[in-house]
Amino acid sequence: MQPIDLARALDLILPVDPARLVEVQARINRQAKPKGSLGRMEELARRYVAISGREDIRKKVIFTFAGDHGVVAEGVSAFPPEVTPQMVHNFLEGGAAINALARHAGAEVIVVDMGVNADFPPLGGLLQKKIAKGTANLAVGPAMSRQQAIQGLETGIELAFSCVDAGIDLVGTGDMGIGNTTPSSAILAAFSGLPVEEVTHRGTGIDDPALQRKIDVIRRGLEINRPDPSDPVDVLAKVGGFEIAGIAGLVLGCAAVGIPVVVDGFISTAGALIAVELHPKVRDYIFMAHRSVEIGHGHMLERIGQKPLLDLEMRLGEGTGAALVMSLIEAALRTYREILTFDEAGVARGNDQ
Ligand SMILES: O=C(O)c1ccc[n+]([C@@H]2O[C@H](COP(=O)([O-])O)[C@@H](O)[C@H]2O)c1
Ligand SMILES: Cc1cc2nc[nH]c2cc1C
Repeated sequence: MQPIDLARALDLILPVDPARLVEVQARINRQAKPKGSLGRMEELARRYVAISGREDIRKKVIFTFAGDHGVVAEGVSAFPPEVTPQMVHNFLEGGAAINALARHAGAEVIVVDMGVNADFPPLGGLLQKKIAKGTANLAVGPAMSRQQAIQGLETGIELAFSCVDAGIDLVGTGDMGIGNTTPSSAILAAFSGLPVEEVTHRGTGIDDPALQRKIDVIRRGLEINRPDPSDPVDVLAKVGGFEIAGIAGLVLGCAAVGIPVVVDGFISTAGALIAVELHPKVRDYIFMAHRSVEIGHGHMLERIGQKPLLDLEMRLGEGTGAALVMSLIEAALRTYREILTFDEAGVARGNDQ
């Protein structure tokens, strides 16, 4: 297949047909239950069916994008950077939280090396898409070049396009990268203009002095790099990360090919935010899995304009929230397919029907 570039993918994104959404909801309203009584489960079914044109899911895949971050030199994480490649091995061996939850959801996990600071031999379940062995330190200069940011976006776009022929009807995003809550907060601060201390939190569990350091580092990064909020590729390049670029591209690519995409926690949402800032209609294709503990997450969700489905006080990433919500979407589709109408079930209608 011809590689799809960013401009072409952006051109392909269409709004989800509002008439189709109304049609699907009308069928839900004929089902033998008080109108609206399945709450947001109805929204899941309505949006999934209208986006995909399907009433079931053949295959589900979670792409867990991994990358390292030069900014860890500033002491912004509770864990050492070696954990990134170690967790990649753990994912591939099936021993991480995402593997357990993906098995529960019946989803495949594909790990994408976007920029881990380690060499991997060819390994089953690992896609080698390394742009560089970690970003540069965003506190002293741009995290990556504009060219690298576009390469990362186009890698994610290509993955979304590859899902079409593979019969993948639902995609989930995930991330792994020690230090990556720092670029995620920086991206949000760049777009929103919010004070850095209002969008910066504890990531893997840093203490108060480290949190203060992290806030200072992000302030410095924004001051030195001056990312242009009207140019999302510039924001991604200057204060982003390679795995965030891959996630942004995947979300954008799913919108271009019409595959519903479940977006995980704080880092995945930073990627989704880049995609939505590149094209506002991307939001139509996004299911926001959950509300992360990270304090900036609510601001990101507001900018994207999609409400999270769950609040389980999670802050792990990897795609764990996405895996949980895949099961919910599947349950919603079962209700859509299987609940009889008032007429079929011989049940009397109420006043609102
Ligand atoms: O997804 C989230 O909401 C989330 C919130 C906090 C931390 N994480 C994970 O923790 C790592 C980043 O944390 P940190 O403290 O190293 O910036 C990275 O591997 C993320 O997947 C993930
Ligand atoms: C062990 C560990 C697992 C993770 N998974 C996602 N981020 C992570 C960070 C750490 C430290």
